[in-house]
Amino acid sequence: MTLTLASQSPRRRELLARLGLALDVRPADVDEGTRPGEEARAYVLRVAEAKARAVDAPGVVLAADTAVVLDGRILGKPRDDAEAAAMLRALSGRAHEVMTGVCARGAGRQELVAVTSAVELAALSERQIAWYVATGEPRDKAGAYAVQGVASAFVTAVRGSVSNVIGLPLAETLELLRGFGFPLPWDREAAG
Ligand SMILES: Cc1cn([C@H]2C[C@H](O)[C@@H](COP(=O)(O)OP(=O)(O)OP(=O)(O)O)O2)c(=O)[nH]c1=O
Repeated sequence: MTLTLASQSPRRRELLARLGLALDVRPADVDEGTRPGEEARAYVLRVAEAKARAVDAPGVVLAADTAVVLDGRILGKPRDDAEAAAMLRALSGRAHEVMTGVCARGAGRQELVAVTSAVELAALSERQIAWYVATGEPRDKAGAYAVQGVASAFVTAVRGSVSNVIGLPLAETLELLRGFGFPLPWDREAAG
């Protein structure tokens, strides 16, 4: 059975490839706009499902969507540097949630899971924000920061799945894939 990752995110591919999972990658271009009154969990699950549906491939198609949630407000990827700075100002010195929806589709069925982690950022000065935005790192990241990047200098706490914050909650995703009959790396070892 083949696994296709419907994603243009190099992070998602790397998280899975590091575990030795063989996969094809096909970008899924979908509208990531929020709907009025839509809750974060419903949003990330809806967009993850739309991404998985957008790719037609045999076997199983896997897709995910990650959002930063501050006081119930959904922060996606910043449109430009000014919006990145505004997001970082809003997140400065606060705790927020990072939520990823994961969708696996194939063999006539579909499974969805949403995972939430809690992250705290230090209070950021305007100088720190300007410096961080100039690194370019915020550009393609939900909430305008990357915990796996130099933003680790500003992250004071992460509670819950770290891979979830980076874009794909691995433990939960592997559980989904196992349900579709994919042998996990350690199962293959055991089988010799
Ligand atoms: C909060 C946070 C987000 N991110 C990234 C993960 C996601 O790639 C991105 C959120 O955007 P997404 O829309 O979830 O994903 P994407 O557009 O990068 O890729 P695709 O839709 O093709 O799968 O933010 C980090 O890498 N580190 C972090 O700490």
